[in-house]
Amino acid sequence: MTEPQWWQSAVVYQIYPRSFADSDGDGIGDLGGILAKVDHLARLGVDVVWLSPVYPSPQDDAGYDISDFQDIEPVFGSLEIFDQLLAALHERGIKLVMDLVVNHTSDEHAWFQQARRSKDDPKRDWYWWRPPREGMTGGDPGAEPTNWGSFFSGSAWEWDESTGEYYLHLFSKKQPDLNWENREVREAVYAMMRWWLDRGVDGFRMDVINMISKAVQPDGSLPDGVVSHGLYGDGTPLFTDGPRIHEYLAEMNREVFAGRDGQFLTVGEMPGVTIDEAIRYTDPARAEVDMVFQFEHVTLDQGPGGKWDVQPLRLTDVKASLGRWQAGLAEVGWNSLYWNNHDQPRAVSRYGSDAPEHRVRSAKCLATVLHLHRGTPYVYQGEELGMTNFPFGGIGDFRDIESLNHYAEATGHGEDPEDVLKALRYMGRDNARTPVQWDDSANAGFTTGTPWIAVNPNHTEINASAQIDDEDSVFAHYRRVIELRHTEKVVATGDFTMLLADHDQIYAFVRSEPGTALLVLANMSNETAVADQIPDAAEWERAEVLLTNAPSPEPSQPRLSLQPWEARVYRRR
Ligand SMILES: O=C(CO)[C@@H](O)[C@H](O)[C@H](O)CO[C@H]1O[C@H](CO)[C@@H](O)[C@H](O)[C@H]1O
Repeated sequence: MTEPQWWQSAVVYQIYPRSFADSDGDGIGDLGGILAKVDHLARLGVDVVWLSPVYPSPQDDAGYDISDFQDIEPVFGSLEIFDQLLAALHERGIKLVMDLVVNHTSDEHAWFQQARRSKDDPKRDWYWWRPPREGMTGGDPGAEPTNWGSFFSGSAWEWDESTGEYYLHLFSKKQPDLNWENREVREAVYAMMRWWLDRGVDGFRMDVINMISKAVQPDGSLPDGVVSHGLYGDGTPLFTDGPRIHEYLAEMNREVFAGRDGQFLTVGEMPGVTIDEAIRYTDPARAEVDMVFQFEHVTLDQGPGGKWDVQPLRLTDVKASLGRWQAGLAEVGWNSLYWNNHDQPRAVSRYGSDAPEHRVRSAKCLATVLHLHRGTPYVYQGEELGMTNFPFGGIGDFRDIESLNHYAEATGHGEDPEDVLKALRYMGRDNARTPVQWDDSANAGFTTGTPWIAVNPNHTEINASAQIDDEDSVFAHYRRVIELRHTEKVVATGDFTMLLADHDQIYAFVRSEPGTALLVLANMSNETAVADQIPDAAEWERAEVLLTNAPSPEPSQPRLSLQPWEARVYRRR
């Protein structure tokens, strides 16, 4: 990689506004709530906040369905409060990255309202409209222009009776896809992005940005997908990393960032992206995006049946996947590092252990392992407190459109509701969306009202106020690993070498640069383990311990023995 970039030694904190902190007692988090907690972020030591959507939205998909890109949803506040928050973060040296959701808009966005008025409307071609399948009647099952399924169950096409055509929506039917083939659409998006940069924001997290280029055929048609399982064809190969995607991202970078002063960060959320494609996206010489969110390690516990076909997670698979991406982007490109976000189950419940005897140490272990990899780490709100998945009961406990639609479709096709609920309880996105646990009071200090989704009952034990001044807390450990990236250049840019790849308990690797080497040893299991098979074990045994989450081993024990979920970082100069 060329010149070291500021974001190589930065740590990003993701805020999901609905669930962070509520300042007006309506039970929904808001910008005022974030403003009141900026010192929590400063104390943690993060460098950037990624703010999930706060724009006007009917909230069909919790804000990822935007009806106005250049304003703030009243439930979350106003542009005035937004400016106060931006100023408060900048005063503390923290940058703010907005969520850019431009693969689709809300169907209540003025653009779509216009487009659906008539086939001749100048905005019609801003979206994907197609007639029913040859010889079929619109609205009839199977008449959809392609057999693609939506990510939120059902077809990816919605029949519009008034104009006699279908429109495409890869997500909910209230999220029609924008047609990026149309230059007017692209220019409107670039103007909107410049508007936010002029307001002082520091970059964008780009929602499903590798889906904006569809494989449209010369005759304007879109091909069917292969039907392997389920009710619909798999359209993903026909809109993931599509034919013009690199052209669009290079154009966006030129039109929005080129020649603009400032230190910005852009990260593309890219389901299904490969290492080869990620290198093309993040190669600085190509000026597309700085880094991508890849999904390989968050699909390892998903069987051939997809997301809800939950399978056991094996450490060797996790290491193989993350190791591949470390090696793949070692020379060119850059990784984003994350265990969880607003779409994934809580890290400690999925990759660690949320059993009472292991939760705290495994939360710290996960932090050490992830933050010592080469890439930019992302902390999801509450992860720094060791928050866990929620003990969901029936479908009534869920709020997320993806889970609700899946439950309706699966049980509607005869699946046992209890089986469907079992998968939702483990993999459902609502696990990440329960309110942040600030203290042990009734609603965990999140709101004085009734929370839009229930607070995890374990907030009486797991909360910020119990941890903020406790040097042994998960919070304090996150502060230390974040500080390490700021103080140790080898953590930011050192080479990565995986060790013990086949060991099913220990995650071990070395970070090195001329003059310094770090060894990370982590026992990611509920049983003790000994890491004496590592190269130069004797030298490492005598090395300085830079960071640990457990008391040193008893003299009687092998020096490289590790308690369950114990993680150590050694340094050799
Ligand atoms: O949640 C997922 C799987 O359960 C992901 O596949 C998710 O659908 C995908 O990562 C895209 O997510 C993004 O776009 C969606 C549509 O905008 C929105 O619902 C997600 O919250 C957002 O992160």
